[in-house]
Amino acid sequence: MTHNLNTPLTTHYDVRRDEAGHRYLHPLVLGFDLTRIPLLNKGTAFTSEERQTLGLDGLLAPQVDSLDDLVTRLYADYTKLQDPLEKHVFLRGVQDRNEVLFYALLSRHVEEMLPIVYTPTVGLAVQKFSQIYRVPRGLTLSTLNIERAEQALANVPLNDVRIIVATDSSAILGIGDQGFGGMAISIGKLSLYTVAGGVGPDKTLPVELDVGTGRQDLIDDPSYLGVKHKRLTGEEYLRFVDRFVEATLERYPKAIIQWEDFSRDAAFTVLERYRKVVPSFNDDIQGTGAVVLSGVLNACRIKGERLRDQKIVLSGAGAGGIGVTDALRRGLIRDGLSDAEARARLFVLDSGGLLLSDRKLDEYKRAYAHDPATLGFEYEGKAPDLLATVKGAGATVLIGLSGIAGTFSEEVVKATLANTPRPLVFPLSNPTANCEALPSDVLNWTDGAAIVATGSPFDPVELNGQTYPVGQGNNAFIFPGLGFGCILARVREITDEMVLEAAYALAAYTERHYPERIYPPVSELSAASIEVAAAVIKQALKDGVAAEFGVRDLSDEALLERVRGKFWVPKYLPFKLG
Ligand SMILES: NC(=O)c1ccc[n+]([C@@H]2O[C@H](COP(=O)([O-])OP(=O)(O)OC[C@H]3O[C@@H](n4cnc5c(N)ncnc54)[C@H](O)[C@@H]3O)[C@@H](O)[C@H]2O)c1
Ligand SMILES: O=C(O)C[C@H](O)C(=O)O
Ligand SMILES: [Mn+2]
Repeated sequence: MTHNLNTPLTTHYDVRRDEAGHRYLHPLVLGFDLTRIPLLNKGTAFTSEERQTLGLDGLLAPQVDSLDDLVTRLYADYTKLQDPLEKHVFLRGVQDRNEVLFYALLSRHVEEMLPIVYTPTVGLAVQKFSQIYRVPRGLTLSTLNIERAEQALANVPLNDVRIIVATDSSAILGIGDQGFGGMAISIGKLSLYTVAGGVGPDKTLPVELDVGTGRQDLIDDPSYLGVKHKRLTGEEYLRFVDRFVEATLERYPKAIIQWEDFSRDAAFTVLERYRKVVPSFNDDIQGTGAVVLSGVLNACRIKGERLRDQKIVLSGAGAGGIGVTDALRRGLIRDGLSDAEARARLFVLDSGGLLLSDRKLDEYKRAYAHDPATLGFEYEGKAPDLLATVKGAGATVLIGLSGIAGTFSEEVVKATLANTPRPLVFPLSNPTANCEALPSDVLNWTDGAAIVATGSPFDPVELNGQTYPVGQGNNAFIFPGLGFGCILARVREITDEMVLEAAYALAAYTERHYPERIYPPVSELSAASIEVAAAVIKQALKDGVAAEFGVRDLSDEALLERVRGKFWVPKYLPFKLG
């Protein structure tokens, strides 16, 4: 038996449900209180019968609406707003009042609203989180309550959480340490799990691990809502995260953890420390790795070349940069190269220039450092910079994960164009202001020859009478499907091979449905995620880590059908009193 996620919501307030799909509520959850529980509230869509049996008579406007009516009404209000942060606050307000309605609205307008609930506007929401904070959502563990982690988890009114997004806010997008504000990222990522990854909102839990902040301006800000002291480090930090993991395993033994926006060293340490303890993955390392591999594969297909013939330069050697390098290395090996041959095609730079074995480097960077003696080109100073590396290595692919705007200058992009008729240029840093280059500039500098993808959404570029859509190379194309597949298969562990299969599944989906593109349009997020989930389940079965979904002999189509059947869709279910 598999767990059907396409069921009524499971909360503290449910007693049981019957075959006809009625939800029976706890008799104490009645009347006014019911309208204050976002997972249960239906607003004016409570039926006349429900109003009478649930103690709501006289409390609501006389008109009985359908979910559709409510979506139409709210959308009309939404379109009157101009400012992206205002729109974000508006949608978060809907989410905090009425979650089914929020997801109905979001799924009807995914392409328009994704940039508001997610990147790039979520970056602003993170920065302003203390100011826009209204009501509680998710779980916040801080240095004030970590010793009571079990009790804190017991207070969460959800009985069956399957996916947690947890951040310590140390490296949010490209905007750095954000203290308590990082909670907005956990919330935003989980909205995608529901709208794109089919996981019911009652199965999701955003978590903020508030271990303090390195930002004195936040500590000094009277309106800042996080704990006001320096970040925990070393053993104290790990002990904090240990407490979170232990308490989570006890309360939600079926949950998967997605680590999000941990700064570089913590990202690798935390991933390795827990990946065999609890099924977990790091989105910035692994999700980004998979999404970039997928886009590069499709760009090579469009160019009529092979991955193994590319020379790849990556600017940024943090969680994203090293994660992507690792995924590309695996892709190059799958395309027939040895490990050494694959490494010889990958050139990674941090703020000090190209990673070289004679430089003093953090451990996680060492694996991709080149020996200056075998590098094959000359350079000045301690290490070549980006331009020298692009020229010296003969780069055909340029990937930006540095968080530093403008690093892909005209000179750098033109130097890449000198190596290949169609360079791949992926300025992937978020949010928009941190992007390494504007797609319109890259296309102008290369006269339309570059194949471009960005991390944040950009409008299509018009050039010489042609329209170039800009692919969104964002891990949003991977994590919802990866997590959904892991949940359905009840995996014990998330293997690197499962993540790799997610990349190939996204590439295959794109090739099949959008052969001229490197990523599908964002409107296809859920369709793409279903294929990613199916591929992940298949690989989990092969790797022997799937506790459920034990049917091995399903055809690919039957597997997809099964995954589709588990996809949670927003609708109001009839309530009865338990
Ligand atoms: N598109 C996506 O899906 C996606 C996914 C993950 C991260 N990102 C983006 O990538 C950026 C980095 O994120 P991260 O989590 O890896 O951060 P991180 O802090 O772990 O790493 C940043 C890296 O950039 C390097 N760097 C700094 N200045 C540089 C410069 N001038 N030239 C070259 N390298 C430089 C640093 O040395 C570090 O290695 C962020 O803007 C983030 O939004 C995008
Ligand atoms: O959050 C995103 O949009 C992608 C990625 O996880 C990032 O940190 O930039
Ligand atoms: Mn991230």
